[in-house]
Amino acid sequence: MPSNIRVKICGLRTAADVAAAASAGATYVGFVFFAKSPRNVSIEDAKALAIDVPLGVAKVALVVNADDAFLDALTAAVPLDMLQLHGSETPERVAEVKARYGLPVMKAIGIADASDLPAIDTYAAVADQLLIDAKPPKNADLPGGNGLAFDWTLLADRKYWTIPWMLAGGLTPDNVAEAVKRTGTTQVDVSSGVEGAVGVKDAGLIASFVAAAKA
Ligand SMILES: O=C(O)c1ccccc1N[C@@H]1O[C@H](COP(=O)(O)O)[C@@H](O)[C@H]1O
Repeated sequence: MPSNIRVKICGLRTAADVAAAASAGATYVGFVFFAKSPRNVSIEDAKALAIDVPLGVAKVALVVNADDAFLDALTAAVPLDMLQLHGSETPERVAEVKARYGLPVMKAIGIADASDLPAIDTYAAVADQLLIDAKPPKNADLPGGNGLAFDWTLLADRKYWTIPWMLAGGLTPDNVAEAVKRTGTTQVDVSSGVEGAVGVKDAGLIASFVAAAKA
């Protein structure tokens, strides 16, 4: 019997991507607003894509250190269910974004080793959800979406924070079941692991990922 694991498919760029994620059983779909990303979409693109997202599937906008001008334009144009802050936003900025836009905020936290773990508690005090991702390599162009996993055993004793969280970073159809088992997470997020080429989603990999996560 399928489990209640919730899956977010991030970096969707086409109507076919949205259809693939929704029909596979994703709970969240993510749109990336970051110019350096191969998954970047414009506000106009996202507005059109959002229309295709079925009711019950949450639309998440991923932004990186976005200013109010950009977020004002984004939230005015696109019907969103959540904002994902994937840059170096401070806890104060997370609280400010939450208050200004009235949307749930998910803060991404990069983990490389145990010294990164205290940030989880810090942001748990202000965000609605956390995205626990691999820390990007120094000088990486992207703060996420690099297909890198971190040492999941770092989370082994820390399964329960006060707010919901998702596991991300280098997840694929082949390793997601093991990641769920090792970390105890109930939510997973993937981008490059369901692509046939960089920035190009593969409907078969999306279906396999969701099935494996829920198996
Ligand atoms: O996907 C991107 O291009 C991206 C750009 C900037 C910040 C975050 C990004 N992606 C997020 O990172 C996680 C992990 O990605 P991956 O599965 O390791 O490729 C992804 O789920 C997005 O939330």
